Amino acid sequence: MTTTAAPQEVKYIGKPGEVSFAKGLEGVIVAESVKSYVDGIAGRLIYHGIPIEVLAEKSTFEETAFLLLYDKLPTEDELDVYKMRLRQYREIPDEVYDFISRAGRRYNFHPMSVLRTAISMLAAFDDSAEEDTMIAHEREAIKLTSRIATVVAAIGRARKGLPPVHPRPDLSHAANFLYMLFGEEPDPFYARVMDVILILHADHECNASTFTVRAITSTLSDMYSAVVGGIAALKGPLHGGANEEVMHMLHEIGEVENAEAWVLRALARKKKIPGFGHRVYKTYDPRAHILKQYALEVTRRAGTEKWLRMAEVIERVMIERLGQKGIQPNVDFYSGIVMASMGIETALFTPIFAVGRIAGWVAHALEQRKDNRIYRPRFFYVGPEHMEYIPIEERG
Ligand SMILES: CC(=O)SCCNC(=O)CCNC(=O)[C@H](O)C(C)(C)COP(=O)(O)OP(=O)(O)OC[C@H]1O[C@@H](n2cnc3c(N)ncnc32)[C@H](O)[C@@H]1OP(=O)(O)O
Ligand SMILES: O=C([O-])CC(=O)C(=O)O
Repeated sequence: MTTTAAPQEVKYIGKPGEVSFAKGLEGVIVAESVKSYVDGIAGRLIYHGIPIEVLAEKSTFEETAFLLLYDKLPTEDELDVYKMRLRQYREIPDEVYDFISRAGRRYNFHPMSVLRTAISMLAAFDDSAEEDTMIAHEREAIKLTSRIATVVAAIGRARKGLPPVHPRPDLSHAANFLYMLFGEEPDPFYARVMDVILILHADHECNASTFTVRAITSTLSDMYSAVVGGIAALKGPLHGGANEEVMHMLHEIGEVENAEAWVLRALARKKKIPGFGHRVYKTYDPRAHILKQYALEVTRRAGTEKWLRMAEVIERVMIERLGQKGIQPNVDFYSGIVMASMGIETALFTPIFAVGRIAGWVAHALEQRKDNRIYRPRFFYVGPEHMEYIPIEERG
């Protein structure tokens, strides 16, 4: 290929100083939001002003999702209505169950990809999916928050060759999810653990998947499209996919006594250790503290303390080596150990993250719509200013 070198002074379109350039959009503020705030130095996370520790101790997923959607804590009546709406939307069309049972069994088709397609299919069977009013967008937000749990549970069962278990209206969102996944009513302790997992994952200001949801919404596209985009972004191992990578790493390490040498070897090879590091937190992620506490109890009950011992060695070595640099455990480090100890297979960890994060996605989509401007940043063009077009038969 022949290129004509650009004169130095016109190399960049959008010159440094004229436009701001932040690789990976680091530190760039794209919108105002009242949903959540991360103080990455203090290691603090709030949802609309309420610390995550308080929500994890006192709230439920339903109440937290309401808080994110409506920017206030519900009264008892408001919460009852919201829960009633979630319950009313739990069931999904037979066509979607059929797709899940066929696609879910294909082990090389990741559950996040099955989820992405299933959510897209839900739109095709929803006559009001394209309705463009604020009331309709709010309804789709609640519908999707509810139905994603049914889809993920059905995927989990399909992977084991089992038929779906239909939702029960009398259970909480978290308990019903575990019921649909395992086919029996969960022990209240495990239902509460799942509730807390969903609360902890519900929102995290301008993370990659929520940014994607807001960027799609900023074009005035529909709620289903935005959520499908969010799922696609969450799937990656640098984002939500890291919880699965943590479990793969623990399996590869195998035994507690191998952990230290394994991490040191990986660091020497410049490998990034999953479950560590964060764009915003330069200290311990507050959600990892909470999940570690749950991991203590859940692994004790399940007899899976070995995972926790291994994780503790990895954490110690990572903090000794990279703690000063701000590389500390993030939300994905202990969540997998908790879920694995509850009998949940690794490939479902990221889909379960989505069952929680949807609360934030739909809340942000509505917030974006209320004060919208299309997301349209620039690239820093570093290509040639001019290149001659040579006919194909003359190219060497
Ligand atoms: C729910 C979530 O999405 S939480 C994040 C989940 N992702 C992971 O756990 C994957 C592992 N972590 C990472 O890849 C990163 O820390 C990210 C993607 C989370 C953040 O990325 P960025 O903010 O772009 O940080 P970046 O990748 O530039 O890292 C900065 C430095 O820390 C190092 N570093 C960051 N994370 C890690 C890690 N997990 N292990 C080892 N070193 C790390 C990088 O190598 C880099 O070092 P350098 O300055 O010597 O080049
Ligand atoms: O905020 C981020 O960049 C990643 C994320 O979603 C989270 O930590 O929950």
